[in-house]
Amino acid sequence: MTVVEIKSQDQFTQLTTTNAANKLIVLYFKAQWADPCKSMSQVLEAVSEKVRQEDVRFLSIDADKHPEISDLFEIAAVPYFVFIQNGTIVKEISGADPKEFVKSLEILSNASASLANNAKGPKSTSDEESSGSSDDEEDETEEEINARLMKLVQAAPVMLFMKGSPSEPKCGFSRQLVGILREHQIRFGFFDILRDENVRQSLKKFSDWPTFPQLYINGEFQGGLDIIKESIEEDPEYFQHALQ
Ligand SMILES: N[C@@H](CCC(=O)N[C@@H](CS)C(=O)NCC(=O)O)C(=O)O
Repeated sequence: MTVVEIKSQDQFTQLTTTNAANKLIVLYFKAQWADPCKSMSQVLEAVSEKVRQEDVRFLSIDADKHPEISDLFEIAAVPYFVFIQNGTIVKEISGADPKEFVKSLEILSNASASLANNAKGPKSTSDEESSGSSDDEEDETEEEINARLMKLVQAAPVMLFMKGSPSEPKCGFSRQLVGILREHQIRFGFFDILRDENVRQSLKKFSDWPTFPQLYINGEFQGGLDIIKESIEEDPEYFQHALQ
């Protein structure tokens, strides 16, 4: 069985965290009453046979049976696909679009395979107090971490580097910026810097900015919370303009 049918939130948490580093995780939200899900379920089964299981993990979620998971991803329609790489949402597809789905899967699963060969996964801890960096991270050269950061800041058009996750921010500043993005209905990918001490410290140099949250749009550093607030005050259409 290559597509795993999610039965509980615990199982979902386990499958999205355990051995997930450098794997592409594809979440497929569906509902029994939605006809387009029938064809997309078949597409998913077929393509899941063709990709290497060590590169991609497919999870199928009945949005009606698991509202707690659908709410986490703010699913308002089905079918809906969420692609996750190293704790970051890198792509979302709303609706039944097999072509778009297959294309995204090809691009992202290749990226996962090469990441698995080259890079290290994020640390599994999300504990704010944990400060030690692992041996693996110490091995990463400056060149390697910069290459990884370059990819990360471009992982989604809007990338938020924050403490914790949007559903569980671990700092008030990060929480506020998530609130602002949601208020402006901006879709964003995120990276929990508490899970990777090397990213946490190196991104400060990379962005030339000492704190988190940090927001990137189209690969360009925008600022922290105060800067984003000021930018919106100056230009209420700030996000639309920055995203152009
Ligand atoms: N005024 C700042 C607030 C952010 C801030 O002070 N963040 C601190 C505490 S959460 C931080 O990231 N410190 C560095 C670190 O924890 O590595 C902003 O506009 O973003």
